Amino acid sequence: MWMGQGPSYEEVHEIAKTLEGKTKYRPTLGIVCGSGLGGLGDLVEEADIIPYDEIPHFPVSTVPGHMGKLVFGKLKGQIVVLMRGRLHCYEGYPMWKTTIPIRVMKALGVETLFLTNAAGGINPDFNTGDIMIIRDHIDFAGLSGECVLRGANDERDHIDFAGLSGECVLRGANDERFGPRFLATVGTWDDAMNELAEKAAKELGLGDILRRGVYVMIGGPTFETVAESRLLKNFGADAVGMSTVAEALVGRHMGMKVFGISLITDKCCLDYTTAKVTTHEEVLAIGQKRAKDLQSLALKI
Ligand SMILES: O=P(O)(O)O[C@H]1O[C@H](CO)[C@@H](O)[C@H]1O
Ligand SMILES: Nc1nc2[nH]cnc2c(=O)[nH]1
Repeated sequence: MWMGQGPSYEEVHEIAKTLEGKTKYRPTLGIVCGSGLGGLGDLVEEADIIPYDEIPHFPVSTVPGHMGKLVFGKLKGQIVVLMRGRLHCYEGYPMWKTTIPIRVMKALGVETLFLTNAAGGINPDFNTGDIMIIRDHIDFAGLSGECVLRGANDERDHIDFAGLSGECVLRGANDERFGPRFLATVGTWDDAMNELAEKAAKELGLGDILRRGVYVMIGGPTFETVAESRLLKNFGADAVGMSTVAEALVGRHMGMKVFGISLITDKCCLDYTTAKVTTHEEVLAIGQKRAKDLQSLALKI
């Protein structure tokens, strides 16, 4: 009997089988749309659209800017499956549940995973509207233990370590049919795909807003305090969000090629004198503003 967290290998394949009964497409590329970036779904031609709530055992999206639909179809002739709406731990799902769709993608035949997200800029050189190729990540959730940073506090503020962390998505019993117990994560983000993305962005004239950097995943749903942003900067993060890393790890666990981009939708505050409040509405608005550029980039890649 399966004693792990999350869907068993058999359940994942059962979901995939259901989907294969609803679409003729057999995708090899999987795309996950970040907050406000669902417009990528409009590029998919001759689409079969399947709402998450019509898929057995599938979690539903609850966040504005995430429609909760799987889109199967063609992108420049390539057969893709696109998640128009992702799932986040802060919605109340255990981490493993947020990545059921990634496991299902693999069962459908997907070999390459393209992850997109909206993120806060931690690197002071980053501007709102910049596009960051994800060179590496920090799995804050997976790294965390008990009060390892006790004392790293700023007296004017707090560090909500529990809120920042969560749990590693691969925690629990391991089924070797999915992947190995101990996953090496060096090289999670595919160099060749990153090169390709960079080349594509430059050819599109997006070179000036192109960055490369480290994405850190926190649990959310709180945006960072000033103290937390400083902490993340000291950790070596360039951008912060509440998604993506768990999906990348699950993708790698199953041997997928993974690459991704972050749209910097706001600048995280590192200084109390200039601190301003971030809102999800603002995040979505920047997504809208950059929608065309991101669509062109995705197509070119
Ligand atoms: O990571 P995506 O889904 O792009 O969304 C980002 O935007 C939301 C906050 O506005 C958070 O969910 C954060 O993770
Ligand atoms: N944690 C976090 N997630 C985001 N998603 C978009 N912007 C942000 C941000 O500033 N912080």
